[in-house]
Amino acid sequence: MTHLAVDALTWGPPGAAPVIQGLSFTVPAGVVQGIVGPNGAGKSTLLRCVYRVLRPRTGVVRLGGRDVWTLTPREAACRIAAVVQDGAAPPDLPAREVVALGRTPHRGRFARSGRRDADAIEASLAAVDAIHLAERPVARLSGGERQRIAIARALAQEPDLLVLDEPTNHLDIRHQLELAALMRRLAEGHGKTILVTLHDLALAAEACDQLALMQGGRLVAQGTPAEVLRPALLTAAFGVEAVRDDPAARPFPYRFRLASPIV
Ligand SMILES: Nc1ncnc2c1ncn2[C@@H]1O[C@H](COP(=O)(O)OP(=O)(O)OP(=O)(O)O)[C@@H](O)[C@H]1O
Repeated sequence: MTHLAVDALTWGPPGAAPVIQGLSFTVPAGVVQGIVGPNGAGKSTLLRCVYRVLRPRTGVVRLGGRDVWTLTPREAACRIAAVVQDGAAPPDLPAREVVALGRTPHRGRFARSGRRDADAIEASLAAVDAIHLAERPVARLSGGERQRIAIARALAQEPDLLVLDEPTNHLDIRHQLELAALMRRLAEGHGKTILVTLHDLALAAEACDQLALMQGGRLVAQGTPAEVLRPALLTAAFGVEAVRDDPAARPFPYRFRLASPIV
């Protein structure tokens, strides 16, 4: 069981002010940790530090007690998988081959793929409802289909820690809900640690065990969804007013309007 610990993490570009500052939180194995906050709060930057694209200026990110920067690239690739918004051109490969790339760190340099790899690839495609897309070139899939293949590739890595940056972008409502259920299954059923940024607060409330609210590069609240998604905190962070709607009908009983109307 592998927990994630972010300890006094600060990062900024060389010679400039920090983009994220003094972040500390822990995520036990088997927990879905959501990160919410307004645009520019530093959520993706935090994730980049966790999946080792950005080296912290100060502070440390530990996985299972070990500083992630002490892992070899192959160890890191076996233990951490990330689905990010990189905007890169999609590979001109069939979806199954893209998902198979997730197995690379588990194989020896010249080893051929075996039964275990094939099973992991099929299970990953099935988990995102993409078996029927397996033979199609990824470059010709829709945005949401491509996103599901990217998630399947990360699942095929069989990581301890799954990092997802806005994974519901492009997904229709059914696939959003399925992704929420998948995150739960991975956490509860398989003891994975999941770190996910979400803009949809209602989905965050349903999908996550713990939430951290970021604003201006700092953590301004952390706890259960009920503790973090409080109207006063949301007004301070997002500049919106949370209005109680129909408590009987809604698990997250708010709708939003701008606190200061745009003139
Ligand atoms: N490499 C960098 N150099 C300089 N500034 C950066 C760099 N990366 C991010 N920033 C700045 O840090 C701030 C936080 O960016 P980040 O992408 O982490 O925000 P975010 O919370 O993920 O936002 P969004 O919700 O819009 O995706 C932004 O103002 C961004 O311009």
